[in-house]
Amino acid sequence: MTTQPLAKLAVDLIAAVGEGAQPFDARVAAAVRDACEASAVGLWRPAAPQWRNLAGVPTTPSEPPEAVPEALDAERTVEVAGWIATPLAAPGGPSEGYRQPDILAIRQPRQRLPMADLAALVEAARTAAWATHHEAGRIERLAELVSLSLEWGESSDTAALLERMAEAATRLFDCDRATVFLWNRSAGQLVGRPALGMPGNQLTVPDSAGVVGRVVQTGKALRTSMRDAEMVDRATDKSSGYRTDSLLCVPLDAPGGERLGAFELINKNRTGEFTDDDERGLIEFARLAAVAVANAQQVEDLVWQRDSLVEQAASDVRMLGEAPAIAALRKTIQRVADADLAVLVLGENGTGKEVVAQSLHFQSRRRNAPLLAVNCAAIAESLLESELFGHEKGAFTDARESRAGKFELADGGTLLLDEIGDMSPGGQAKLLRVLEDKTVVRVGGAEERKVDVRVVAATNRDLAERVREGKFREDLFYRLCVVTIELPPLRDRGDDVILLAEHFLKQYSQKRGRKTPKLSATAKRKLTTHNWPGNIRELRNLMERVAYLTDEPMIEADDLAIIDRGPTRGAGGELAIEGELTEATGEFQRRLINREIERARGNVAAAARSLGLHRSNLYRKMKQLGMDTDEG
Ligand SMILES: Nc1ncnc2c1ncn2[C@@H]1O[C@H](COP(=O)(O)OP(=O)(O)OP(=O)(O)O)[C@@H](O)[C@H]1O
Repeated sequence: MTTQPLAKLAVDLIAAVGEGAQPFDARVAAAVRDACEASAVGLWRPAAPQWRNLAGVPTTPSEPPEAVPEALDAERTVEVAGWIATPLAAPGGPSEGYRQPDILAIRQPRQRLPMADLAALVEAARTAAWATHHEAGRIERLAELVSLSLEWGESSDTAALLERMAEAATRLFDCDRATVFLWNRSAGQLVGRPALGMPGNQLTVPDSAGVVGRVVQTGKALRTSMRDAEMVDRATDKSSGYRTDSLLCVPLDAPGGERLGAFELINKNRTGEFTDDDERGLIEFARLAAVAVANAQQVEDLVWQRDSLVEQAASDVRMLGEAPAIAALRKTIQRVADADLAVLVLGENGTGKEVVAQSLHFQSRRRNAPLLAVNCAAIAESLLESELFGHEKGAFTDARESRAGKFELADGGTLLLDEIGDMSPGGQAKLLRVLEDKTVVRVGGAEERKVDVRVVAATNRDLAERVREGKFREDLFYRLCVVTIELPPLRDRGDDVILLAEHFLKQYSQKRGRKTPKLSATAKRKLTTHNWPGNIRELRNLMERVAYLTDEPMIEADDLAIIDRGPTRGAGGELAIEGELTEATGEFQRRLINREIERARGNVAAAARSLGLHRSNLYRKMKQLGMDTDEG
């Protein structure tokens, strides 16, 4: 009589097993109700001090009928007030540890089935469902681990990485909390993150005590449950207001063997105990986690080093000066630094055009990327294109290797194109294309490479005039001068001369290890009345000499006599050239040519350009003036 409903129950339960474990208990309850033709079936778990209703058809309350606690106490089937309740052995086998039985209760069954057989069927089905779920969970865990480790590989923020790992571990191992401890050996401490309920989400414990301390010292995994809870350091629970019932902790070892710390899981959900399987799984998990942590720490170290270098470089860049023009300029720089607009910096030699480019770079989001500079006048015309855009192997006779140009090297950063007014028409055309398309093609190559570079162009020439003369492309000019910053010459900066002089004097005195001397009133007067053809660079060089060549605590006007000997220019400047007009003109030309060659760092072609001469004309002129030329 009863075989048929039992067989049907078995079939129903097997069908439910294949459908996954989550709604499984609900399927069990429904199958039992059908088999017994009962008015209700419920499944309860003793979760002292209360009960938890695992499933019920129709819905049953969390507070069970009286038969349920009685069945638990009696450890057998009982019948009370229309309910038949029976304890069910826990699925999962011995490694899951001890747990009180769940109780199955049936109300008013019209079909009376032998409860022992019915319970055995339900237990078998629940164990099968648990095993299926468990195996699927293991596979899912491995698959997720692989994808997680790929994601972790890209992380450079250790704290965020640890939090993501902990979040993944609580999910994969079905527990309440996870913490990754990093070992600070020199401090004898383990620093755990995340640590819910702790200030800063961080927990510091000594490396000599507690479960985690033992794990890092021995390198062995540790597992505790409610039964051996004395191993748990209760001080931590006390400060976090959280109770640790079960705990699994494994070492975090880098691939090279270095122990980075430990990985800890707290309070296993559902069963309340971590298993052998959890332990094996967490060891696998920690192996991948350790690789990611070691990488992130290395990247973090490098980022820290880079940031402090950038910080250092940025703090060295200071646009000093209180002249209104300089104060306004500092504001403009601040305003446009992050706007990524092309900036054209105009000013005589040595007025600080490079300082402007540096200030723009370090105040922009590009500050961690490179800042490169190319002096377009100092590089022979034939090489400038390769310098800026790179070249492919064999592009020209000397191109033995492929090389990236400055645009590629400055990707993400800033490129200062100094002396832009001296760029050849071919270079100008190519530069315009790069600025418009944001791609470079290396000389002799075909591949277009995307570049993200902010260009700051600088020149000491009147670029608008060069455009009018047809020597500079108008379209390029407008591309470059979205923002124009004009640097006043030093002679127009009033008392800034003194401010800058004192700054340089201090800088070089410190370098030399001497006390910074003071400038006498006459020395100051001499500085403010000098014409400064070489601008701030000239002033800086003078202060360098003074710091090294004098030992006096006070700098007098006589100590600055050297500035009288340099070439002068402009109205009001003292003429340092003596003699008759022809001879003086010759001397002036010789000095001017020498200065331009020096500025172009020996590049005669560039010097010729800045003097407005063709290279061969310059050579002719130099010979005429009795100057040395390398040309035969
Ligand atoms: N306002 C300033 N405050 C402090 N130092 C400055 C200032 N302006 C320029 N300098 C210093 O003066 C020197 C010359 O400046 P910089 O090289 O920027 O001039 P430049 O206009 O680019 O020269 P060039 O036209 O020859 O390339 C550098 O040592 C720079 O640090």
